[in-house]
Amino acid sequence: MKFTVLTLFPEMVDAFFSHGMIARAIENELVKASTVNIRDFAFNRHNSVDDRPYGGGCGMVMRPEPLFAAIHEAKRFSSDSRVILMSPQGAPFDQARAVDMASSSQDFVFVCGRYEGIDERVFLSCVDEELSIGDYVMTGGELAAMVIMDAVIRLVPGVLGGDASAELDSFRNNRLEHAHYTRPSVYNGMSVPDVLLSGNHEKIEKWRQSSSLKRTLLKRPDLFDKRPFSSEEKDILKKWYHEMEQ
Ligand SMILES: CC(C)(C)c1cccc(C(=O)NCC2(NC(=O)c3cccc4nocc34)CCCCC2)c1
Repeated sequence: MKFTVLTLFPEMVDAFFSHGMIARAIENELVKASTVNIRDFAFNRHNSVDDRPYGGGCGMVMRPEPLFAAIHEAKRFSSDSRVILMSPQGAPFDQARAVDMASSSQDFVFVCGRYEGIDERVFLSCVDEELSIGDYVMTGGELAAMVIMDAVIRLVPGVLGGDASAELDSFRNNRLEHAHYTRPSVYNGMSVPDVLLSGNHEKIEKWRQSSSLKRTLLKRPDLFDKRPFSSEEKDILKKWYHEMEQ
């Protein structure tokens, strides 16, 4: 799987490729990743990548020629690639989509807008799909590309150590993490729940399921729409209900 990011600020994305699990995945050749500077394809007099909008109005629009040339250059190195525009009009990116993309056989070419956006003719003729990371106004699409690559690359087989398969299990997804503790066992007068020091793995797993269920209920009840209560979760809820009824 290969990611090529088309951007006016390649240094931003190259920095993302150079740290942590992402850098290791690239070093271990589990994924290929590169950036293309759109400005390198601005073959006009002033190397300009933007121009004033037809119809007037404020702001600038990204010119079609440099984008068109950069996309075609990016596609040259891959037999089957999907051109995705990072865009506020895009389909909402979520974990399910990350799981799909991580198992895709296609390469990805991510296009990052700047200014007021890209010329519509590039969208109409080159873009296969639009993705959005959320409803807020940003200055460019680069952070969206990095968010999406972060979520997808960690799911590529071999990137996550341990029981990576659990990550792909949508059953496990859509719940918040249980509380995490590490040494020291007492910090600022606060101690770690005894069960976590007990070594009783069945009780520890139960405590963790309960912690995850409690936090999801309190902080993100909407996640239950994506994946209803499991039978184990229902048992925990019944237990809580009877305890509260006492
Ligand atoms: C209604 C809403 C969403 C608030 C909105 C409405 C109108 C404009 C924007 C906006 O931000 N325009 C600027 C722009 N944003 C993005 O690229 C972008 C934004 C958000 C999530 C994204 N995911 O990928 C890319 C994303 C970067 C510069 C080039 C033009 C696009 C936002």
